[in-house]
Amino acid sequence: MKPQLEQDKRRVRTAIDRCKRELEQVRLSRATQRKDRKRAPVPNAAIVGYTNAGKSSLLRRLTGADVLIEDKLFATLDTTTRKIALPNKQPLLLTDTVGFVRKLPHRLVEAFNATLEEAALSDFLIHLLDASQPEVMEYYNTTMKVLAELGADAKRTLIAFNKIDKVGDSAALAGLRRHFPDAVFLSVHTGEGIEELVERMAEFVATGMVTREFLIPQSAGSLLAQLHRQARILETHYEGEFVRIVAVLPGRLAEACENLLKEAAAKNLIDPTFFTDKLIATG
Ligand SMILES: Nc1nc2c(ncn2[C@@H]2O[C@H](COP(=O)(O)OP(=O)(O)OP(=O)(O)O)[C@@H](O)[C@H]2O)c(=O)[nH]1
Ligand SMILES: [Mg+2]
Repeated sequence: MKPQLEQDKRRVRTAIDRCKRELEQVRLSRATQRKDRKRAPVPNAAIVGYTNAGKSSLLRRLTGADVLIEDKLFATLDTTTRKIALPNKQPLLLTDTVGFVRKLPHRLVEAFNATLEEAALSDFLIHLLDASQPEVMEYYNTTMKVLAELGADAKRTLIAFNKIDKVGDSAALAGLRRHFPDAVFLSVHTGEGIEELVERMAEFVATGMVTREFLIPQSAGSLLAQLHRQARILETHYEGEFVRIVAVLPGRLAEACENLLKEAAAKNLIDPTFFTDKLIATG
Protein backbone atom coordinates (compact mmCIF):
# COMPACT_ATOMS: atom_id res chain seq x y z
CA MET A 1 0.00 0.00 0.00
CA LYS A 2 1.25 3.50 -0.82
CA PRO A 3 2.50 5.34 2.29
CA GLN A 4 0.25 8.32 1.50
CA LEU A 5 -2.82 6.09 1.41
CA GLU A 6 -1.76 4.40 4.63
CA GLN A 7 -1.40 7.81 6.30
CA ASP A 8 -4.80 8.94 5.06
CA LYS A 9 -6.41 5.79 6.38
CA ARG A 10 -4.83 6.32 9.76
CA ARG A 11 -6.05 9.94 9.85
CA VAL A 12 -9.60 8.86 9.01
CA ARG A 13 -9.50 6.17 11.68
CA THR A 14 -8.35 8.71 14.31
CA ALA A 15 -11.16 11.05 13.26
CA ILE A 16 -13.72 8.24 13.57
CA ASP A 17 -12.41 7.35 17.04
CA ARG A 18 -12.71 11.00 18.10
CA CYS A 19 -16.29 11.16 16.81
CA LYS A 20 -17.17 8.01 18.73
CA ARG A 21 -15.75 9.45 21.95
CA GLU A 22 -17.69 12.68 21.41
CA LEU A 23 -20.89 10.76 20.77
CA GLU A 24 -20.39 8.81 23.98
CA GLN A 25 -19.97 12.13 25.84
CA VAL A 26 -23.21 13.45 24.32
CA ARG A 27 -25.00 10.25 25.26
CA LEU A 28 -23.78 10.50 28.86
CA SER A 29 -24.74 14.14 29.31
CA ARG A 30 -28.11 13.46 27.73
CA ALA A 31 -28.67 10.60 30.16
CA THR A 32 -27.93 12.94 33.06
CA GLN A 33 -30.22 15.65 31.72
CA ARG A 34 -32.93 13.10 31.27
CA LYS A 35 -32.54 11.85 34.82
CA ASP A 36 -32.99 15.42 36.04
CA ARG A 37 -35.99 15.83 33.80
CA LYS A 38 -37.59 12.60 35.03
CA ARG A 39 -37.43 13.93 38.56
CA ALA A 40 -38.87 17.25 37.49
CA PRO A 41 -42.62 17.59 37.80
CA VAL A 42 -43.01 18.91 34.23
CA PRO A 43 -44.70 16.53 31.76
CA ASN A 44 -42.96 15.93 28.46
CA ALA A 45 -43.89 15.03 24.91
CA ALA A 46 -41.77 14.00 21.90
CA ILE A 47 -42.51 15.10 18.34
CA VAL A 48 -41.90 12.02 16.19
CA GLY A 49 -42.46 11.29 12.52
CA TYR A 50 -40.94 10.63 9.15
CA THR A 51 -38.00 12.77 8.12
CA ASN A 52 -38.94 16.16 6.57
CA ALA A 53 -42.46 16.19 8.09
CA GLY A 54 -41.75 19.55 9.72
CA LYS A 55 -40.97 18.44 13.29
CA SER A 56 -38.24 21.02 13.85
CA SER A 57 -40.39 23.70 12.22
CA LEU A 58 -43.19 22.86 14.66
CA LEU A 59 -40.88 23.03 17.67
CA ARG A 60 -39.59 26.40 16.48
CA ARG A 61 -43.11 27.71 15.91
CA LEU A 62 -44.25 26.61 19.38
CA THR A 63 -41.19 27.53 21.39
CA GLY A 64 -39.04 29.85 19.31
CA ALA A 65 -36.24 27.30 19.59
CA ASP A 66 -33.38 28.02 17.22
CA VAL A 67 -33.34 24.59 15.56
CA LEU A 68 -32.12 23.71 12.09
CA ILE A 69 -34.89 23.48 9.50
CA GLU A 70 -34.02 22.26 6.03
CA ASP A 71 -35.75 20.78 3.06
CA LYS A 72 -33.59 17.69 3.09
CA LEU A 73 -33.62 14.31 4.74
CA PHE A 74 -32.16 14.15 8.22
CA ALA A 75 -31.78 17.84 8.89
CA THR A 76 -31.99 17.03 12.59
CA LEU A 77 -29.23 14.84 14.01
CA ASP A 78 -29.74 15.37 17.71
CA THR A 79 -32.72 15.78 19.96
CA THR A 80 -33.62 19.23 21.32
CA THR A 81 -35.94 19.89 24.24
CA ARG A 82 -37.72 23.16 25.00
CA LYS A 83 -40.37 24.19 27.48
CA ILE A 84 -43.66 25.72 26.38
CA ALA A 85 -46.52 27.11 28.44
CA LEU A 86 -49.91 25.69 27.52
CA PRO A 87 -53.00 27.96 27.64
CA ASN A 88 -53.82 26.85 31.21
CA LYS A 89 -50.26 27.91 32.19
CA GLN A 90 -49.30 24.25 32.48
CA PRO A 91 -45.71 23.85 31.27
CA LEU A 92 -44.81 21.09 28.86
CA LEU A 93 -41.38 19.95 27.72
CA LEU A 94 -41.33 19.33 23.97
CA THR A 95 -38.60 17.31 22.31
CA ASP A 96 -37.75 17.49 18.61
CA THR A 97 -36.36 14.18 17.36
CA VAL A 98 -34.48 12.65 14.45
CA GLY A 99 -36.74 11.63 11.58
CA PHE A 100 -37.98 8.07 11.22
CA VAL A 101 -37.32 6.14 7.99
CA ARG A 102 -37.64 2.68 6.59
CA LYS A 103 -33.94 1.95 6.20
CA LEU A 104 -31.77 3.97 8.53
CA PRO A 105 -28.34 4.87 7.15
CA HIS A 106 -25.61 3.41 9.38
CA ARG A 107 -24.13 6.77 10.33
CA LEU A 108 -27.44 7.77 11.89
CA VAL A 109 -27.96 4.78 14.14
CA GLU A 110 -26.44 6.49 17.20
CA ALA A 111 -28.44 9.67 16.74
CA PHE A 112 -31.58 7.70 16.16
CA ASN A 113 -31.10 5.63 19.32
CA ALA A 114 -31.27 8.87 21.29
CA THR A 115 -34.55 9.65 19.55
CA LEU A 116 -35.97 6.28 20.48
CA GLU A 117 -34.98 6.76 24.10
CA GLU A 118 -36.74 10.15 24.13
CA ALA A 119 -39.84 8.67 22.53
CA ALA A 120 -39.94 5.80 25.01
CA LEU A 121 -39.61 8.07 28.04
CA SER A 122 -42.04 10.79 27.07
CA ASP A 123 -45.50 11.11 28.61
CA PHE A 124 -47.07 11.22 25.16
CA LEU A 125 -46.12 11.50 21.49
CA ILE A 126 -47.02 13.98 18.79
CA HIS A 127 -46.84 12.00 15.56
CA LEU A 128 -46.38 14.59 12.81
CA LEU A 129 -47.00 13.73 9.15
CA ASP A 130 -46.61 15.61 5.87
CA ALA A 131 -50.13 15.72 4.41
CA SER A 132 -48.74 16.77 1.03
CA GLN A 133 -46.78 13.54 0.55
CA PRO A 134 -48.51 10.98 -1.67
CA GLU A 135 -46.76 8.24 0.37
CA VAL A 136 -48.04 9.65 3.66
CA MET A 137 -49.70 6.36 4.70
CA GLU A 138 -46.46 4.45 4.11
CA TYR A 139 -44.64 6.99 6.24
CA TYR A 140 -47.29 6.61 8.92
CA ASN A 141 -46.86 2.82 8.87
CA THR A 142 -43.06 3.04 8.99
CA THR A 143 -43.11 5.28 12.04
CA MET A 144 -45.70 3.10 13.76
CA LYS A 145 -43.58 0.02 13.05
CA VAL A 146 -40.48 1.57 14.58
CA LEU A 147 -42.54 2.66 17.59
CA ALA A 148 -43.90 -0.88 17.91
CA GLU A 149 -40.37 -2.32 17.91
CA LEU A 150 -39.69 0.04 20.77
CA GLY A 151 -42.84 -1.00 22.61
CA ALA A 152 -44.03 2.62 22.37
CA ASP A 153 -46.82 2.12 19.87
CA ALA A 154 -49.39 1.92 22.66
CA LYS A 155 -48.23 5.25 24.04
CA ARG A 156 -50.86 7.96 23.91
CA THR A 157 -50.32 9.69 20.59
CA LEU A 158 -51.65 12.89 19.13
CA ILE A 159 -51.64 12.56 15.33
CA ALA A 160 -51.10 15.77 13.37
CA PHE A 161 -50.93 16.35 9.62
CA ASN A 162 -48.71 19.27 8.63
CA LYS A 163 -48.33 21.29 5.39
CA ILE A 164 -52.05 21.51 4.58
CA ASP A 165 -51.17 24.82 2.88
CA LYS A 166 -49.58 22.70 0.15
CA VAL A 167 -52.59 20.48 -0.54
CA GLY A 168 -55.63 22.76 -0.39
CA ASP A 169 -58.94 20.93 -0.07
CA SER A 170 -57.93 17.91 -2.10
CA ALA A 171 -59.59 14.50 -2.17
CA ALA A 172 -56.46 13.07 -0.58
CA LEU A 173 -56.83 15.41 2.38
CA ALA A 174 -60.52 14.50 2.72
CA GLY A 175 -59.46 10.84 2.74
CA LEU A 176 -56.97 11.49 5.54
CA ARG A 177 -59.61 13.36 7.56
CA ARG A 178 -61.95 10.36 7.23
CA HIS A 179 -59.23 7.89 8.12
CA PHE A 180 -57.95 9.90 11.10
CA PRO A 181 -61.00 11.65 12.57
CA ASP A 182 -59.10 12.55 15.76
CA ALA A 183 -56.07 14.03 14.01
CA VAL A 184 -55.25 17.74 13.92
CA PHE A 185 -54.71 19.22 10.46
CA LEU A 186 -52.34 22.15 10.43
CA SER A 187 -49.77 24.22 8.66
CA VAL A 188 -46.72 25.33 10.57
CA HIS A 189 -46.12 27.89 7.83
CA THR A 190 -49.52 29.64 7.86
CA GLY A 191 -50.30 28.89 11.51
CA GLU A 192 -53.64 27.29 10.67
CA GLY A 193 -54.53 24.54 13.16
CA ILE A 194 -51.70 25.39 15.56
CA GLU A 195 -54.07 26.70 18.20
CA GLU A 196 -56.12 23.50 17.98
CA LEU A 197 -52.95 21.43 18.35
CA VAL A 198 -51.95 23.33 21.48
CA GLU A 199 -55.43 22.85 22.96
CA ARG A 200 -55.25 19.14 22.27
CA MET A 201 -51.80 19.01 23.87
CA ALA A 202 -53.24 20.65 26.98
CA GLU A 203 -55.99 18.00 27.01
CA PHE A 204 -53.41 15.25 26.74
CA VAL A 205 -51.46 16.68 29.64
CA ALA A 206 -54.61 17.00 31.74
CA THR A 207 -55.80 13.46 31.12
CA GLY A 208 -52.48 11.66 30.68
CA MET A 209 -50.16 10.14 33.22
CA VAL A 210 -47.75 12.63 34.71
CA THR A 211 -44.84 12.45 37.14
CA ARG A 212 -45.23 14.74 40.13
CA GLU A 213 -43.51 15.40 43.41
CA PHE A 214 -45.77 16.14 46.37
CA LEU A 215 -45.04 17.25 49.89
CA ILE A 216 -47.90 15.95 51.95
CA PRO A 217 -48.57 16.34 55.69
CA GLN A 218 -48.45 12.91 57.34
CA SER A 219 -51.77 13.84 58.94
CA ALA A 220 -53.45 13.83 55.50
CA GLY A 221 -54.04 10.08 55.72
CA SER A 222 -56.85 9.87 53.19
CA LEU A 223 -54.87 11.72 50.53
CA LEU A 224 -51.88 9.46 51.10
CA ALA A 225 -54.13 6.41 50.89
CA GLN A 226 -55.65 7.68 47.64
CA LEU A 227 -52.23 8.19 46.12
CA HIS A 228 -51.19 4.69 47.10
CA ARG A 229 -54.36 3.33 45.48
CA GLN A 230 -54.32 5.30 42.23
CA ALA A 231 -50.72 6.29 41.60
CA ARG A 232 -47.49 4.45 41.02
CA ILE A 233 -45.24 5.66 43.81
CA LEU A 234 -41.62 5.99 42.70
CA GLU A 235 -40.11 7.49 45.85
CA THR A 236 -41.12 8.14 49.45
CA HIS A 237 -39.10 10.26 51.89
CA TYR A 238 -40.15 11.15 55.43
CA GLU A 239 -39.31 14.74 56.33
CA GLY A 240 -40.55 15.65 59.81
CA GLU A 241 -44.35 15.91 59.69
CA PHE A 242 -44.30 15.58 55.91
CA VAL A 243 -43.92 12.83 53.36
CA ARG A 244 -42.28 13.72 50.09
CA ILE A 245 -43.66 11.48 47.37
CA VAL A 246 -42.68 11.18 43.73
CA ALA A 247 -45.48 9.47 41.85
CA VAL A 248 -46.73 8.69 38.36
CA LEU A 249 -50.47 9.40 38.27
CA PRO A 250 -53.27 10.56 35.98
CA GLY A 251 -53.01 14.32 35.27
CA ARG A 252 -56.49 15.00 36.64
CA LEU A 253 -55.66 13.27 39.92
CA ALA A 254 -52.42 15.26 40.14
CA GLU A 255 -54.41 18.46 39.69
CA ALA A 256 -56.95 17.38 42.33
CA CYS A 257 -54.17 16.61 44.81
CA GLU A 258 -52.53 19.95 44.16
CA ASN A 259 -55.83 21.75 44.73
CA LEU A 260 -56.42 19.83 47.96
CA LEU A 261 -52.97 20.80 49.21
CA LYS A 262 -53.53 24.42 48.22
CA GLU A 263 -56.86 24.45 50.06
CA ALA A 264 -55.23 22.97 53.14
CA ALA A 265 -52.62 25.71 52.97
CA ALA A 266 -55.31 28.37 52.56
CA LYS A 267 -57.07 27.09 55.70
CA ASN A 268 -53.75 27.14 57.52
CA LEU A 269 -53.89 23.38 57.90
CA ILE A 270 -50.46 23.53 56.35
CA ASP A 271 -48.27 26.51 57.08
CA PRO A 272 -48.74 28.47 53.82
CA THR A 273 -45.18 29.79 53.75
CA PHE A 274 -43.88 26.30 54.18
CA PHE A 275 -46.24 25.24 51.43
CA THR A 276 -45.15 27.81 48.88
CA ASP A 277 -41.48 27.43 49.69
CA LYS A 278 -41.30 23.72 49.66
CA LEU A 279 -44.10 22.30 47.58
CA ILE A 280 -42.74 21.47 44.16
CA ALA A 281 -45.91 19.97 42.78
CA THR A 282 -47.30 23.12 41.32
CA GLY A 283 -46.82 21.72 37.79
N1 LIG B 1 -45.35 24.16 2.78
C1 LIG B 1 -44.96 23.90 4.03
N2 LIG B 1 -43.69 23.52 4.29
C2 LIG B 1 -43.36 23.25 5.56
C3 LIG B 1 -44.29 23.37 6.63
N3 LIG B 1 -43.66 23.02 7.77
C4 LIG B 1 -42.38 22.72 7.45
N4 LIG B 1 -42.18 22.87 6.11
C5 LIG B 1 -40.92 22.68 5.37
O1 LIG B 1 -40.57 21.30 5.38
C6 LIG B 1 -39.15 21.15 5.36
C7 LIG B 1 -38.69 20.22 6.48
O2 LIG B 1 -38.91 20.87 7.71
P1 LIG B 1 -38.15 20.41 9.04
O3 LIG B 1 -38.80 21.15 10.16
O4 LIG B 1 -36.67 20.51 8.90
O5 LIG B 1 -38.58 18.86 9.06
P2 LIG B 1 -38.17 17.73 10.11
O6 LIG B 1 -39.35 16.84 10.31
O7 LIG B 1 -37.58 18.33 11.33
O8 LIG B 1 -37.06 16.94 9.27
P3 LIG B 1 -35.86 16.00 9.81
O9 LIG B 1 -35.13 16.75 10.87
O10 LIG B 1 -35.05 15.78 8.58
O11 LIG B 1 -36.48 14.74 10.31
C8 LIG B 1 -38.58 22.57 5.45
O12 LIG B 1 -38.25 22.99 4.15
C9 LIG B 1 -39.74 23.37 6.02
O13 LIG B 1 -39.68 24.74 5.65
C10 LIG B 1 -45.63 23.79 6.33
O14 LIG B 1 -46.52 23.93 7.16
N5 LIG B 1 -45.90 24.03 5.00
MG1 LIG C 1 -35.77 18.15 12.12
